Amino acid sequence: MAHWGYMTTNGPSTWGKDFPIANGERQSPIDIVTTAAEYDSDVLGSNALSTNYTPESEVKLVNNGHSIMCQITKKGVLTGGPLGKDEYRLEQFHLHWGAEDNRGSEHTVDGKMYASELHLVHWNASKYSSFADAVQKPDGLAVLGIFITPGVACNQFKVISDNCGKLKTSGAEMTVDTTLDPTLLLPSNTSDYWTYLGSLTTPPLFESVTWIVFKEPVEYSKEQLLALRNLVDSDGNHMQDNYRPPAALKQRKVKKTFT
Ligand SMILES: NS(=O)(=O)c1c(F)c(F)c(-n2cc(CC3CCCCC3)nn2)c(F)c1F
Ligand SMILES: [Zn+2]
Repeated sequence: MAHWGYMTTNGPSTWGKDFPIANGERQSPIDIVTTAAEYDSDVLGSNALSTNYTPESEVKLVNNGHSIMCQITKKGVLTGGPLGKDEYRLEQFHLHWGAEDNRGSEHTVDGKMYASELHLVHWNASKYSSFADAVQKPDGLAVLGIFITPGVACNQFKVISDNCGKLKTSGAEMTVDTTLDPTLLLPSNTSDYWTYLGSLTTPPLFESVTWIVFKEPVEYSKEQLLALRNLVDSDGNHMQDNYRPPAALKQRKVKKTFT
């Protein structure tokens, strides 16, 4: 089996061969049609989304061949909003981006694509014993999606963008002796978001993700975006355009917490 990727020969349009769930009922990403999203006050009212992350004392970075990932070792928690009382533990974060600023995000907003999208992946620690146990359960994962747009540099992201050069090849790993507070990777407004039931956006495409996509984008500098584009994937090509295009919404509703 040719390893999946984002090239013509192994990209998203071919994933259905090895991962039939690619054409499933709750696939991600999706195009968020803002006028069709339903305002849901009880998602907002009852208990607001809340994050309680512990800063990482060192930063473990991995080039896993299709993204750059930061493995989390501290016990950060996400709860509230569509997650109710369940506590979801932060496992890792990673990104998707384009070869140019006009593309790169996975979710789109009324067809608009952002330059990149940051994903903070959490698993339901209230119900399951590990990420591997939760990853295939319908309420197993929660991912925060943050749109990235070119602008001023994001200081908290510097530890990643400054080290991409040392993570060039697939499989490369490194530990940076510096702290990182995942809270500082979030937009300032974390009250306004869209939420819907979806999936992993890469194989194995498990339909186990409650998606929470923030309305407010975060700015990264041109240099920070360029650092991502200089990474090398498992085929030795520049890691660029590592995003899955939107999948069909099918029988789903997108909820929003703002009017
Ligand atoms: N874009 S996304 O939807 O936020 C997203 C995620 F949420 C993920 F959890 C993963 N993921 C994939 C594995 C390998 C496991 C290998 C063993 C089987 C389960 C998956 N670990 N984490 C992932 F790659 C990804 F892209
Ligand atoms: Zn992702």
